[in-house]
Amino acid sequence: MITLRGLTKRYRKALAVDGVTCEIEPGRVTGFLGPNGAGKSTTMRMILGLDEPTAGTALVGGKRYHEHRYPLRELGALLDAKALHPGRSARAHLTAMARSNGIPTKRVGEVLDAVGLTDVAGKRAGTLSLGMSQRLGIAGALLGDPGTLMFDEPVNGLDLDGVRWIRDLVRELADEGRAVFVSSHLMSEMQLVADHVVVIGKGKLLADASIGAVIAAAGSVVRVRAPEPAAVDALERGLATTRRIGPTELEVTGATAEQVGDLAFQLRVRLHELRAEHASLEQAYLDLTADSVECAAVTR
Ligand SMILES: Nc1ncnc2c1ncn2[C@@H]1O[C@H](COP(=O)(O)OP(=O)(O)OP(=O)(O)O)[C@@H](O)[C@H]1O
Repeated sequence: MITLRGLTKRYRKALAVDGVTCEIEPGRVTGFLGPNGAGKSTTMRMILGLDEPTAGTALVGGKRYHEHRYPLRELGALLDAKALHPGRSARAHLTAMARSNGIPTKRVGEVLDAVGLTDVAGKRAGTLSLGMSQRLGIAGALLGDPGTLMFDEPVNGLDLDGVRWIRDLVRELADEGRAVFVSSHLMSEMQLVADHVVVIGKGKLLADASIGAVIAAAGSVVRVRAPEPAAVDALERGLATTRRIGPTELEVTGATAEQVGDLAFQLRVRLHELRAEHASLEQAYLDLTADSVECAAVTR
C-alpha cells in the first residue's frame, strides 16, 4: 500500500508535483495517468526516496521507503529499465540486489524463470535488448516478493508479446492481493488492465476513482437520427449542447435520452434512432487533462 499526503516537488522553475493526496490500495491495479510532464515519474521517484519531497509525504506500508530494513521486500519497482550496471550479468545484478536485502539467492533463479530470462542470465546487462531489460527490471521488482509493485511506463518500447505479458503479469500480481501502481500516458492501455485510476495533470490530482466512475463522471452522450434534416434542425434549436454529425444526425450532451425523446414528442418530429452512449474512457481522460497538456498544439 502506498500513501501520498500533500506530496509536492518543486524544481527551480517548475512545480512538478503539487499537493497530491491518494492511496494505492492492495488487490487492484491502479493506473497512474497523465500527459507527458504531468509529474508521474517525479511522484514515483519520491515514493522510492530517489527525490526528496519539497513538502508532504510518500509512505509505503506506513513508512518511508528507506526506513524499511529490507525495502525490496516491501516495494518492488521498475522505473528505468536501462538504469543497470552494463557490465554485470543479469544473474549477478539480481544476486547483488538479493544480498543487499537479505533475500536468499535461490530466489534469483525463480524470478529469472518467472520473467523468461533463464537462458540469457549470464549475458551482460548492457547487451540485453530493451524488452529483455524491461523483464530484468521486473525480475528485480519481484525479487523480494513485495506486497506493493510500481512500474513506470512498463510497456514502452515493447512488442505485442511483451505488452501482453506485462498486462497478464500486472493482473496476476493484483489478484494475488498486491497493490500494483502502473504509470502510462495512454488511457487505452490502462483501460485494459487497471481497476482504478489516479489521473494527474501539471502536478495536480485530477481524479482518483474506479474506471467506471471516471466514465460516469464524464457523462453520456445521446445520439439522435431523424428521417429529415428539418427535424434535426428543430431539435438542435431546442437543446443546449449539440454537435451535428450529418444532415440527419445529432449528438447531444447534457441531456438524457428521455429528455431528448420528450422534446421530439413536443416538437412533433419523428425519430429513427435515439440512443444513449457512455463517453469512452479515452474521451473522459482527454476531457480531464485538456487544460494540463504541456505542449498543446498552437494555431496561428
Ligand atoms: N530533475 C529535474 N529538474 C527540473 N525539472 C524537472 C526534473 N525532473 C522533472 N522535471 C519537470 O517536472 C515536470 C514533471 O516531470 P515528470 O518527468 O515527473 O513527468 P511525467 O508525468 O513522468 O512525464 P513523462 O510521461 O513525459 O515521463 C516536468 O515539467 C519536468 O520538466
